[in-house]
Amino acid sequence: MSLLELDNLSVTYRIASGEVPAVRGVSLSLDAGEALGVVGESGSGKSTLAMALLRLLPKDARVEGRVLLDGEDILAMSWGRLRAVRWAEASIVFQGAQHGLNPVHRIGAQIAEPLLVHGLAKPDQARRRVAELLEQVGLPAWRARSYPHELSGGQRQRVMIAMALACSPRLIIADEPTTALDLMVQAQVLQLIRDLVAEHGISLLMISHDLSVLAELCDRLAVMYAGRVVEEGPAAEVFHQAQHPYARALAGAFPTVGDPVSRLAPRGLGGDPPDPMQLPTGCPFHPRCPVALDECATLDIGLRPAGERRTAACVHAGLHPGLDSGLKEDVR
Ligand SMILES: Nc1ncnc2c1ncn2[C@@H]1O[C@H](COP(=O)(O)OP(=O)(O)OP(=O)(O)O)[C@@H](O)[C@H]1O
Repeated sequence: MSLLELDNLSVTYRIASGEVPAVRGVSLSLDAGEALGVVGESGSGKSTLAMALLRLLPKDARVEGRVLLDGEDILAMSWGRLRAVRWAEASIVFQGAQHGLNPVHRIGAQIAEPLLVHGLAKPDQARRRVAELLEQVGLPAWRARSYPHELSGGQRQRVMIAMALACSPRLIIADEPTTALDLMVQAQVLQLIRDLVAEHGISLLMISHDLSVLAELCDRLAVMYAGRVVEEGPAAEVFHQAQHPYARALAGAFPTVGDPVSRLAPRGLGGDPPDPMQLPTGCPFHPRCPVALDECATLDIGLRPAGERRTAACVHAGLHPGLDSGLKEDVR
């Protein structure tokens, strides 16, 4: 059985002018010890998805579907049970560590907090565990006495990772964990997360707008467009032989790692992602698609098998052996 299973997950924000369908019927699964990357342009619904998994969304978000962690539906559990699950079974590392750390408390106290709250350690055991965790994320134990402002951005992000690891969860969700950091530090922190989850057999759901980074770190990839998964499969295959033209364009989107340019439209793709309140008819990607057929304007094909453990939501997927080379010319 999968450790994490998203079953037809949808999230709709209610705003003054109507409803924003931010995530639309996403089904994904993640095995124990596996790393799944979720990639897409800004606004594709990645963060909403991540927050929905641990019920961290604001009240104006309506969440439908199921989020099964080891068979137990997170969306249906009591608040008491949810509090027990957060940190201890599943934890999240957010974009930009400044949101996750309290400026007035020392680092050590903050890392120890989930351990103490969940009754997993007594204060002296927690102190030892904090030292061990700091070492695991590449910081000296004396940093426990520092305040967040005394650390660099990369060091703060390492502290967030230590917090996420503290209770030895089975799942870590990392939402653009390195966005605010410079390139060198980004690569180090991402690799650190990957190494630590692999070493401890933790499952990882990592979110990024950068497909090439995820392809390096993850076993499987899911590509999101307009709130939906449009392609999913083994990381190397999705990166090198994407079947969906949007995934193909993302794979060619350089420069990569966190450069602001890569937050813009992927290279070769004209236009903007659709406004979720005014989605195009048919395939939501068809107005930007270089290989769209007439039928794509009316036919919303949805995900279909596109190989071994692969799916793609494109009329071309799995049909044309020449798709790979054809798209390369068209999209890149
Ligand atoms: N609190 C909110 N209220 C209304 N709409 C929201 C809210 N949060 C997000 N949205 C909308 O939901 C859609 C998905 O946003 P989300 O932040 O999940 O995308 P994302 O792929 O994570 O983008 P980014 O990479 O920029 O973080 C967007 O259209 C966004 O404007």
